[in-house]
Amino acid sequence: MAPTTSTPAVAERLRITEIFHSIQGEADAIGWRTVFVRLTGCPLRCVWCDTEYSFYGGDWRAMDDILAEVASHGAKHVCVTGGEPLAQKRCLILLQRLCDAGYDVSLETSGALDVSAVDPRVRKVMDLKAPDSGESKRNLWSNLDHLLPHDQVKVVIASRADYEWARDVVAEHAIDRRCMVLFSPVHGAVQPRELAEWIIEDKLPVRFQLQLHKLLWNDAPGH
Ligand SMILES: C[S@@+](CC[C@H](N)C(=O)[O-])C[C@H]1O[C@@H](n2cnc3c(N)ncnc32)[C@H](O)[C@@H]1O
Ligand SMILES: Nc1nc2[nH]cc(C(=O)O)c2c(=O)[nH]1
Ligand code: SF4
Ligand SMILES: [Mg+2]
Repeated sequence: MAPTTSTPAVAERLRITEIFHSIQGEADAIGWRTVFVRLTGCPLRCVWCDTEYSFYGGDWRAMDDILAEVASHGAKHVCVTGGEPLAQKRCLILLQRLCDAGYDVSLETSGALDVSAVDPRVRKVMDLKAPDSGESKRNLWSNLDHLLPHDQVKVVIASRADYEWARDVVAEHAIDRRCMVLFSPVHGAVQPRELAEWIIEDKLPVRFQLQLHKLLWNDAPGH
């Protein structure tokens, strides 16, 4: 069937779980009003993932509609996340269009997929998965070569073993000299104060973060 004017060409569509307006709860833009565009689907299954609801479902949305809904919230910051946003190749087009529209754009990505084609205007917030995630074999180490000074590497820490792995990886790859490094406790698995004290004790060149949105709204989706 020939596409009618109402059905966007496939190249223009993305599978979206939710678009919501909230306070940025993570990384360098923490505290700013932000519009989140959560893409559906992820090839990984981190054992502690707090967004399993984004693995399936979602709606096919036209790029223009996504841009219009983002604009309706009147926020400067936009965070493209998921699920794993880069699992949809057309996410690269969305990122470019958001940058062209003048937004301050961040991308939350697992670091398991190649980030080299991401628009350099985007602030990449790239996870390195520690062993207790169950997905540390998926870390694509070549991605470290594509980090820009405004990017951030985040390690989510679920135990002392994860902390020691992260501490050693940051030192071995001198990641703190490439960009900002964030250590973030797995909500409910390790005491935030413990992680903070480990960082102080070892005088690490990393930035401690707590998921601010969970303090404000618990683990509710869409916040
Ligand atoms: C839901 S993921 C989506 C983006 C991408 N798939 C990734 O893993 O980076 C967004 C961020 O939330 C973090 N995250 C997921 N579950 C978490 C949890 N239970 N505690 C702390 N951070 C968590 C991820 O590590 C990632 O940094
Ligand atoms: N408020 C809020 N801030 C966030 N920063 C990164 C998020 C994510 O799920 O990627 C997120 C989220 O889910 N909510
Ligand atoms: S990569 Fe991100 S979305 Fe996928 S399972 Fe891990 S934390 Fe969840
Ligand atoms: Mg989240």
